[in-house]
Amino acid sequence: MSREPILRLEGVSKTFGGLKALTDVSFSLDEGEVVGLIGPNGAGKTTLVNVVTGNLRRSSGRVLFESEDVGTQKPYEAARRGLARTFQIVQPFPAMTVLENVTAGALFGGGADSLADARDKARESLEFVGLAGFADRPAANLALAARKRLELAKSLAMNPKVLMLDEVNAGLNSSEIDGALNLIRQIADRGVTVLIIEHLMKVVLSLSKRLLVLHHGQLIADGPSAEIVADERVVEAYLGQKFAARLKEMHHG
Ligand SMILES: Nc1ncnc2c1ncn2[C@@H]1O[C@H](COP(=O)(O)OP(=O)(O)OP(=O)(O)O)[C@@H](O)[C@H]1O
Repeated sequence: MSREPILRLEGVSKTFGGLKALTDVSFSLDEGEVVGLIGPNGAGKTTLVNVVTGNLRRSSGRVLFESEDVGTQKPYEAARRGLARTFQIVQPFPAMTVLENVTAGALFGGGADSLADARDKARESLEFVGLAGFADRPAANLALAARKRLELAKSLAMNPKVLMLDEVNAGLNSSEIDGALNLIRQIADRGVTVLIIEHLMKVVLSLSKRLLVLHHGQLIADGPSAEIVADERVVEAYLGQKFAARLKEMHHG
């Protein structure tokens, strides 16, 4: 029996004045999948996430979450449905503590019955991302890697069914990246569907068996990672010949 995809985009376009940020994008995600979304700077990746979470209104097309058309939802409605995302530029409420920031996320996501319940959920998320020891510190004092974890804790406190990660590894060193990879794997193991925007191919390939490629707002490829990285259009648009040559060496050597 085939199940309905958890998220489906049908012919989604988004224009900013004359600029076509997304053109006729269609794909779907099955529940529990971990899918990488790649493409050059300005390809429309963040715009796509913004359209799915209601931070931006699509110009045309349909966004279906659990078969329901959610194309006109507000961001808090997306969060309540279980569509959570992290932001590429992490902006915690600086004057609030780490715990308060995540509690705000839990309340935004609507899964908590009370403030105390939201705080419990927040503590649990902080524990999970390894920030429990920072709970009472002002968020403004966190270094980048910790701010990225805070961002992750905030979206996890929303109890997401689908989690969209927008460059959570950008700017991290390699041991911080290993830590983040571990966390993302654990989140996926819980059955959360993950869409991960990532420029580091090593990272994206170690997490996702399937890749989506955006180029100038168009989805130019969608399929198994191994096929996508060998696709001539993808190499040309994004990966570059050097990467393709290295990959060939890896396969043949
Ligand atoms: N609010 C906005 N108003 C006008 N143009 C926008 C807006 N948001 C994005 N754009 C434009 O839409 C295009 C797609 O941008 P987007 O940020 O989605 O790309 P991206 O693939 O996420 O890039 P990056 O990898 O650099 O984050 C770009 O040309 C960008 O300048």
